[in-house]
Amino acid sequence: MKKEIAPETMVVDIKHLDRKGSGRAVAWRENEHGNEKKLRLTIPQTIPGEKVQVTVDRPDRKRRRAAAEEIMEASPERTEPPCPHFEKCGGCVWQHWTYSGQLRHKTEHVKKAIEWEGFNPELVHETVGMEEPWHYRNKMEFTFSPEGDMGLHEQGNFRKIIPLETCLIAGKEMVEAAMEVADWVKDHQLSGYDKDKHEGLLRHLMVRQSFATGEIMLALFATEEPEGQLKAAAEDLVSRISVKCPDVKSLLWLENTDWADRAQSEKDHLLAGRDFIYDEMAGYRFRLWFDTFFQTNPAQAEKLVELALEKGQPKETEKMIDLFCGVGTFSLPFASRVKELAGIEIVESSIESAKRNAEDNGLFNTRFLAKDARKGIDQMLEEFGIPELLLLDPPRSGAGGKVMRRIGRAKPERIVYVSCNPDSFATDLKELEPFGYTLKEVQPVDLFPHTYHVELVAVIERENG
Ligand SMILES: C[S@@+](CC[C@H](N)C(=O)[O-])C[C@H]1O[C@@H](n2cnc3c(N)ncnc32)[C@H](O)[C@@H]1O
Repeated sequence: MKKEIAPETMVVDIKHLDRKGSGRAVAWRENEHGNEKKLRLTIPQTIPGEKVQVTVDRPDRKRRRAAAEEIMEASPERTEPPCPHFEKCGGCVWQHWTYSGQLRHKTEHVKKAIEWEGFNPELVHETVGMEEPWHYRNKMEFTFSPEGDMGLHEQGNFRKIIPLETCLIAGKEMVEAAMEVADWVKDHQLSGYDKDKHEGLLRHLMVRQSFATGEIMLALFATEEPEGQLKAAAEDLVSRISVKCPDVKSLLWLENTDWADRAQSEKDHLLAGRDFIYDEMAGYRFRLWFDTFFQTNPAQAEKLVELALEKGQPKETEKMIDLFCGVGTFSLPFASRVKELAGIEIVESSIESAKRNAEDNGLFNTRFLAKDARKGIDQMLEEFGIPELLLLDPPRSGAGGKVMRRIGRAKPERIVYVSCNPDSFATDLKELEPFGYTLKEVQPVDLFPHTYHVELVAVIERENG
């Protein structure tokens, strides 16, 4: 019979963080043959430099995850997490860390990422943080448990839901509106969806709010249509929301019977209002549907747009391309400063929205192409010509070698790279080097306080004509 390995309690030093912001430590332990073996530990909610006590189950394995039972030596940057859900909730990972400590670490992360690819870390400025880093998110997605509780997932456990009581990063009115829906679910004894059995009614509640216009959207994802017995419940939701949350300008019931656990819709039912809300950023108006990508921290995103304008120096004689343009967050402010602008984006509804947003804002010097950037970039360069200025804001995975080399061959004078992942940014940057481009500066911006994410704006210029 195999020998059972007992859990072991040990004190370890947190050396650095993993990519998701958890502490990393190494312990050497003797195995049954008397040999020292390395055990790599991942310990959430710790800070480099701390000494912590953990109890590790199956310590004979090479890697284990463990919770800190006691902080034996605390970092001077440790602070009391203000949210009662913090220990368990997967929404924030760094509330135990002072905000200045988080910002310092984010700057270090960006420096290390570019240095790893051979670029000068001194080109990286200090991260631009928020004055008040709470209630900054304009979009949240809550999940229902099979019992009908609504909230965020427990950290590292996609099966467990922490019922929503408060959320310190979401907009306050969004939380109030979400709590109304949670109460309505309980009053009507509606079931939540069980992803293992693929049964139950309610899957997710997406709430989005414009901090500029005040408008709120509530989108309920359910496995059935709001008909038959559900019709009266849906009508009750409409009347409750209209009384308690007058800022809700869009109330949607979205059918999703798919096995995949994503907030997607097969059939949309508009319960009340419009199927979109209006938002504003940097003085421009945007229509947002439930599936439209829009920056989730509008205050900091506005700083990002201002930085991109300041660093990109658009001129009215110039042409410009906006790659990965979404609904036109950067396209619109740039379009009003250049002669012509072309945008590419893979999501068709975002491109439709970008076109309409340009029109709504009186901009008629734009064109938008709904295509994978890897395929669309050639077509765009052929039809539009070579721009003096190119801005790209790819997803976390980066733009990739093919797109970067195509940009390099096209030889735009200036490139503004907006990135939400310093590592893929650095890899992409490397691809431009053979084409004579030089990195001028990198400005990190904190769009996601209390999480490990960091955004940046970089300026890259062509040196040799
Ligand atoms: C970080 S977002 C930036 C969007 C926009 N610049 C903004 O600030 O709202 C990245 C965008 O790239 C789009 N995208 C992802 N993969 C793509 C691809 N292969 N080709 C073109 N667009 C893509 C996404 O749909 C998303 O809108």
